[in-house]
Amino acid sequence: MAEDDSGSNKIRVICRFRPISEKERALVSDKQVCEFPNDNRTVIINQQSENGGILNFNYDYVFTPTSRQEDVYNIAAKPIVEAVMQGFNGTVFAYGQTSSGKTYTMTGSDMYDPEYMGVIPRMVSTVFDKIAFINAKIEFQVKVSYCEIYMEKIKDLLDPRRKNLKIHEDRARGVYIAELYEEYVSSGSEVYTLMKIGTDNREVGSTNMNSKSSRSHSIFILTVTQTNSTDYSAKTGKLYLVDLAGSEKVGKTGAAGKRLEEAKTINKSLTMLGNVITALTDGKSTHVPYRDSKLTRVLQDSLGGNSKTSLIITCSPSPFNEAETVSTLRFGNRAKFIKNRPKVNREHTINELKILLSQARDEIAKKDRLIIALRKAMKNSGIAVVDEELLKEEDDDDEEEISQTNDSIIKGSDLYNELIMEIEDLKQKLAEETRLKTKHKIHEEQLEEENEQMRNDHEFIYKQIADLLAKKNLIDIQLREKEDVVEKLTITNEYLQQELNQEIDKKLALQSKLNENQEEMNRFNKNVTQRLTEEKKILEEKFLMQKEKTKKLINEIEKIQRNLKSNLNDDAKLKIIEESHQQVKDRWLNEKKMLVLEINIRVKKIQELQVVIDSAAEKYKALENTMSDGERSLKRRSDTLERSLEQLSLMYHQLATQKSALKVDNQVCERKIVRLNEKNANNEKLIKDQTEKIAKLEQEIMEITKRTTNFEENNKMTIESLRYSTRIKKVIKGGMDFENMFTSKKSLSNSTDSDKNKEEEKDLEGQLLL
Ligand SMILES: Nc1ncnc2c1ncn2[C@@H]1O[C@H](COP(=O)(O)OP(=O)(O)OP(=O)(O)O)[C@@H](O)[C@H]1O
Repeated sequence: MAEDDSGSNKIRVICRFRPISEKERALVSDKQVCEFPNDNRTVIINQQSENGGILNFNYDYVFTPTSRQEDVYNIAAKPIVEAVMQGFNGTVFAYGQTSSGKTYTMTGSDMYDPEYMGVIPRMVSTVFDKIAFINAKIEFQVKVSYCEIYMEKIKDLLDPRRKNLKIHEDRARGVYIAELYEEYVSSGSEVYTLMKIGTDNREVGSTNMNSKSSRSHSIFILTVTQTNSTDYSAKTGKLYLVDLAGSEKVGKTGAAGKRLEEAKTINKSLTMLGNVITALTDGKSTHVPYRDSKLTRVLQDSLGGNSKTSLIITCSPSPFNEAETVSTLRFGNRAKFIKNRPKVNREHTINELKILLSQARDEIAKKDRLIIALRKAMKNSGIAVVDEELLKEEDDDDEEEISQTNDSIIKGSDLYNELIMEIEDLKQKLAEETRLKTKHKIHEEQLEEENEQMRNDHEFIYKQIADLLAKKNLIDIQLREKEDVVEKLTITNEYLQQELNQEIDKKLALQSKLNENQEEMNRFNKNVTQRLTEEKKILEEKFLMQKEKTKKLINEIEKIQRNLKSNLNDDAKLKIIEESHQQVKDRWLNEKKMLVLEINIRVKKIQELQVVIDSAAEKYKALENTMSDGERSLKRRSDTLERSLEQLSLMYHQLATQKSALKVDNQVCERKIVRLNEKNANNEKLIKDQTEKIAKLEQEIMEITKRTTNFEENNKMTIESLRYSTRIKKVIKGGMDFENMFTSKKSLSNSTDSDKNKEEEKDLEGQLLL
C-alpha cells in the first residue's frame, strides 16, 4: 500500500480486462483495442474511433484478459484483508461499465470453485485461515452484513424486510448504516451461505449487454474484532467489499421502462462518485459532496477517510465498448490520486490506561526527586538558604508556580486537549452507561416476562404431556383388549380350521367309498347282463330246435293223416295210427309242457334276476341318496364353516387394522411426547439461560452502578489531579461479558425470532465499540 510521509495512504487502482465476449465477437470482431506492455502496469488503447489516437494509462497493476482469479485476489485484495486483520478499515470495490466483469471479479463465476471464486470468498477464507494461525490468546468476533443500494434506497440483503435504511455517523464508528443486520459467523462456509442468501435477494435483471446485470450497488461488510485476552486491548477492522452496478449507455443496453429508470439512477450515482473523486483529487475543492448520493455517503471513509482502499476497474477489450473502456480508465486514473488516512481502530483498555498512569506517576516522582536534589545543591553551593517555614512557603509557592507553569504548559499542549476530550468521552460514557443500565433494566423486565410466559408454556406443555400419557394408557388398554380378542379369535379360527380339515377328510373318505360301490355295482350289472344274454341265447336256440321238432311232428302228423285218409277202412290200422298219433301227441305235449315249464322257469329266473337287478339298482339308488345326503350335509357344514371362517378372517383383519391404527396412534403419541419432552427440555434450558442472563444482567447492572460511582469519583479525581499534575485515569469498559452473549451463533432463519433482541445486541455492541 503506497504510504507517504504524512501517513496518508493512496488508493490502489488495479485494472482488469476481461476476454472478448461471444456477443462482441459476433457484433464486431476478435480485434482488441488494448495492448499490454510487459510491465504489468500499463495499458495502451489504440482508439478505433474517428479521431482516434493512442492513449496510455498506468495503474498499480494491470491484468490482461487471460488473468486468473487468484492472481487478481493476491494483488488487489490480499493486502487489504491483511490490513483489516491488523485493525484497519479496508475497502475493495469494483467499477466498470455493465458486463465488464465486476461481479465475476468480486464474487466469481462459481463461489465454491477454487479456480473461479472471486475476491469476496477468497477474502473470507483468508480471514478464517489467519484466525486459525493467530495466537490463542487473541479472541475474534467476525460479523457479516450484506446490503444493496437500489434506486437510492438501502436494502438489507440478509433481512430483506429492512428497507430504506439510514446512514449515520459518529466518532467511534465513523459512517455506518443504521439497523443493518449483522450475523456473527465462525467459518467460511457460514459466510458463503449468507452470501448466497444475500446474492439471491439482490436486484438482478436482464439487459442487451448482460443477461444477469446487477441493477444495484452491493456492499458486503465483514467486521473483525480481536481482543487480547491478556491485556484486554481490542481492535476492530471493517472490510467493505463493493460490487457497483455498471454504468451503461441506455441506447446500447436497450433499457426501457423499469430498466431505464434503474439505469438512470445507477448512472446518476456513478456520476456523484466521479464528482467526489474529482473533489478529492483536484486540489482546489473545499467541499467533498459525499452526501449527494447514498453510495458516496456509505463509501465516505473508503474514499479519503479512515480506510485502506483498492479500486478494481473492469474493462472490455472490444472496439464495441471502446468509449466506455476509455471512460473507465480515466475514472481509475483520477482515483489513483485519492489519499486516505487509515488508522488502527484500537480501543484503550483499563489495564493499558493503568500502565500509562503509573508511567506518568513515575515520571512525576522522578521530577520531584530532581527538584529536591537541585534545592540541596543550591544550598550546598552557598546560595541563600531559606528557613524551613520560608522554604515550605517557597516550596508551596514553587509548587504552585510549577503547577501553574505545568497548567499553562499542559493547557497549551495537545495532551491537555486530549485529556479534555477524554473527559468528554468519559462523560458521554457515563451517560451511555446510565442509558444502558435503564435499558438492561427494561431488558431484564422483558426477560422476566418472557420467563413467566415460558413457565406458563411449560405448565401447559406438562398438562398436554399428562393428557397424552393418559390417552396413551387408555389406548394401551384398548390395544391389549383388542389383542386378547384377536388372540381368542385366532385360536377359534385355528380350531375351526382343524374341524373343517377333519370334515374335508371325512368327505374325501366317503367319496372314495362311494366310488368303490359304484364300481362294484357296475361290475355286478355287467355280469348279470352277460349271464342273461347267454341264457337268452340258449333259450332261443332251444326254442328254434323245438320249433323245428314241432314242425317235423306236424309234418309227420300230416303225413299220418294223409295215410289215415287213404286207409279209412282199416280200423285196426287206424287205431294203431291213432294210438301212435296219440303217443306222438302226448310226447309232443309233454315236450311242449316241459318246454313251457322250462321257459317258465327261465322267465321266473329272469324275473328273479330282474328283481335282483332292480333291488341292486334300488340299493344303489338308496346308497346314492344316502351318499349325496351325507355329502350335502357335509357341504352344508363345510359352507357354514367357510362362512364363519370368512367372518372370522374379516374380524381378524378389522382387528388387525384397528390394532395397527392404535399402534400408529400410540407411536404418534409417543413421538408427540418425545417432542414435547424435547420442547420442555429446551424451555427449561431457555428458562435456565434466561435466569442466568438475568443474573448476569443484574450483576452487570451492579458492576455498572459500581463503575458509575467509581467513574464519578475518578472523574473528580482526574479533574483534580489534572490541576496538580499530568496524571489521568481513563476508564474503558472491557465489555467481554456482553461478547459472550453476542458470540452465541444465530442462524439467519432464527433471525426473525427476535428482532428486538438483535436491536439490543446492536446497542450493546455499540456500547462495546465505545
Ligand atoms: N475475467 C473474465 N473471464 C471470463 N469471463 C468473464 C470475465 N469477466 C467477466 N466475464 C463474463 O462476462 C459476463 C459479464 O460479467 P459480469 O456479470 O461480472 O459483469 P458486471 O460488470 O458485473 O455487469 P453488470 O454491471 O451488468 O452487473 C459474465 O458472463 C462473466 O462470466
